[in-house]
Amino acid sequence: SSSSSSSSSSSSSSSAFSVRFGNALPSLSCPANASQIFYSIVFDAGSTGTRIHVYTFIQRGPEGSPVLDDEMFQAVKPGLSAYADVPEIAGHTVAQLLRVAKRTVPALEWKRTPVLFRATAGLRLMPAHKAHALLQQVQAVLDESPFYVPADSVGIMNGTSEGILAWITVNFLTGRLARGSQKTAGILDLGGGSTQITFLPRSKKTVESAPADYITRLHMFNSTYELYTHSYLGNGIKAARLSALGALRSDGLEKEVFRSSCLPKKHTGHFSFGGLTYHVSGVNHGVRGFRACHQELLKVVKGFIKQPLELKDSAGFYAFSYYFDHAVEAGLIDETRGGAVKIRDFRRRAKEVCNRPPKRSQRSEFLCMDLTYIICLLKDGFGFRERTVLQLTKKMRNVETSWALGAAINHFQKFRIH
Ligand SMILES: Nc1ccn([C@@H]2O[C@H](COP(=O)(O)OP(=O)(O)O)[C@@H](O)[C@H]2O)c(=O)n1
Repeated sequence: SSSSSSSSSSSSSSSAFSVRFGNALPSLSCPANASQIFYSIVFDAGSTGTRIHVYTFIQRGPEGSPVLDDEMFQAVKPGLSAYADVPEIAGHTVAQLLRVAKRTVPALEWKRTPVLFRATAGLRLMPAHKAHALLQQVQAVLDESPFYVPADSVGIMNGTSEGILAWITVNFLTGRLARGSQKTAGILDLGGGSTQITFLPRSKKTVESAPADYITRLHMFNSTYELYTHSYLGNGIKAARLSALGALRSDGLEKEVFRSSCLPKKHTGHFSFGGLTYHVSGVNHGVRGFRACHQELLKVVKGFIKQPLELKDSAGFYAFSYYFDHAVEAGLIDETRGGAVKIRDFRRRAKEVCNRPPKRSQRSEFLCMDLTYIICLLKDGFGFRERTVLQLTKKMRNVETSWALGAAINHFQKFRIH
């Protein structure tokens, strides 16, 4: 069977992907040796924001791989789930972002430039009928647009696709895929609602001991990769905050105050996620600080996150999204350059932030909680070591590290699931 890999809104299952570069692009009449430029539009509707990516690819000759030439990117906050009760605004959000596409893609190309809209954890976590109403508004706006919107262009992406597509992005941008190299990089993605881990296991035992639906075969550039991938819904960093606060199943009650030993003692404030707002505060009596906070966050991870066999001595993972943002916030890396960070660096900073009174320069009252969650997830969850080095990146070769580029490649090359 063949269908678009990322169009399914069902939960993940063991699957195989294949991508064929070269003889694709049926709409291109490309004379030999001539370069063709083509475009691809991808919407990433995350739990904390909606983003548009407009990619420009160059196809040199009818054979061979297209080369990514440029990316235009724009993001708006909050995510669409904030408009659960006013779905028209979801349509406006998309219409507003589409202007970027109209500015970037020459009008003559609009008709054959595909648009792909995929929602992630924010919509997965919503009641299905509300998510559907939002997607209908989006579909209507895209249908009216001058771009190419085939069936299945709008939907909720499953977690398996999200992890695989981000893995493709990183390994495509570092040139590893074109070489068919089996020396690839793993990826760690931490969103608001969900978190993904994807890597190519070196040992057969890792594959054999993993749950069947954590292993996916990917065929690409004449190579086959047997990837370990899983998306944990509810383990994104904002969902983890709610879980630590004990607010997960509440619907943003007016009066109730949710407390955590991870928040500064005298702090009272608000926290909004998924369209709901919660009252939060530090603990009145009792301990605050790293140890108490760590105990709270362990509960969010233990029994939920599975440890793949071989991560203990693994190197070569790229981490992005909220891993990156919080490393910047903690002063561990430079925002423009990114960089290598050990798990023990996260721990050292978490202890400082949690055990000392908050500095006035500190932007978020949640920094102690967020850093501590990252440590719990990486160490107690996935099983990385203190000395494990992660490459933290926001952009590679000036392109956003996210699943969106992988999805663009997937979409125009008609990835297939067998
Ligand atoms: N193109 C993108 C997309 C998301 N992100 C980051 O990803 C995080 C949020 O992920 P998200 O809202 O998509 O979360 P989920 O949908 O996985 O819950 C934030 O740290 C964003 O800044 C990014 O850096 N670049």
